[in-house]
Amino acid sequence: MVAGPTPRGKLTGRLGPVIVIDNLTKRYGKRTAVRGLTCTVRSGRVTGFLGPNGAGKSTTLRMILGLTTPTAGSATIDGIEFRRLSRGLRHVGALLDAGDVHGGYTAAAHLGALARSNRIPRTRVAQVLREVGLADAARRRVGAFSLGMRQRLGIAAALLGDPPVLLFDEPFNGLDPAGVRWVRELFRRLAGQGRTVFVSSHLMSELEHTVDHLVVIGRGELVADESLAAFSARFGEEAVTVRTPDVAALARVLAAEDATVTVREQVLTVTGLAAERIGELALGHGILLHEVTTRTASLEEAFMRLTADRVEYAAGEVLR
Ligand SMILES: Nc1ncnc2c1ncn2[C@@H]1O[C@H](COP(=O)(O)OP(=O)(O)OP(=O)(O)O)[C@@H](O)[C@H]1O
Repeated sequence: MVAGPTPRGKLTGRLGPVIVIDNLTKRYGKRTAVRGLTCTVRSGRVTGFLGPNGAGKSTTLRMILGLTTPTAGSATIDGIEFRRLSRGLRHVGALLDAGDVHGGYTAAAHLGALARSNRIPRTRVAQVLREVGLADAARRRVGAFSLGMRQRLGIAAALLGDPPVLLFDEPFNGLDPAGVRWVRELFRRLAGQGRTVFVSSHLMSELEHTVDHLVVIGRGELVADESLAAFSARFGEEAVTVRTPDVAALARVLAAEDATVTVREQVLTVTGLAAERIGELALGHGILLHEVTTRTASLEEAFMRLTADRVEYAAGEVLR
């Protein structure tokens, strides 16, 4: 059965699998962008889709929307491939690339054209422009919009058909702190109305205050698929920040003890080893320490550790 959109804010109360990704794979020549990805994105909650740059998030979202053809596997929405869904934007709204709008159109004309081609009432245009805070910019050309305004316009387009399923690719890009807060609240509200909200980001910090559930990928493969609470319980362990003039030597010593050591801007973040033991080891090897501080590891650090060996381009270095 297909869950149909009902009047605004009143969706069918049905909960259950909505987007089902089954063994989804995409190869571009020798490069595998997405490899055997299997997960389910459920309704009534915000699901974060997290992965480093190049992990395959956009490719996956494009396959869900039928814009990219999978090499193998499938992605369905309520059991049906997107291209076979007849209601288009009225069933699934998506923000993929906020820059992908003709700069010569006004915001209202752009949304008006989308409304026409998807048989959405024209009255929705003014409503969504108000909802995203662009009412005053309705008659301005999109070419003159800031990145943040383009993101808002992209979100307006996703909301236009009042769809029960919403996909957002990196929606926080270019937004100022007030914009980020607004998007977070919007996502929570949409999920609270029973919609399925799937949001990609390469930064845990953007998602950790917004999502109920996390799907984490690295190099196209599933790394974690669990509630934010379960992820936090699993990874919110103690971490020790260490400053030393001899970063390389200490990192080697600690890694030999089976600690996980991340080196970033000459600061070591160590998990799996207590501060006392780090001090003893440093002393034993004649390594001077400038700072040893214990704190709870951030989820961002957990995400970085989890995907460290699956990052295409890394600035920091992780030793194990
Ligand atoms: N059309 C294409 N042709 C060839 N390779 C591609 C194509 N689209 C994506 N890729 C490659 O597939 C991999 C995954 O890219 P994708 O854009 O899906 O990642 P992403 O997680 O969305 O990254 P980002 O956060 O940087 O946007 C990358 O290595 C990318 O270079």
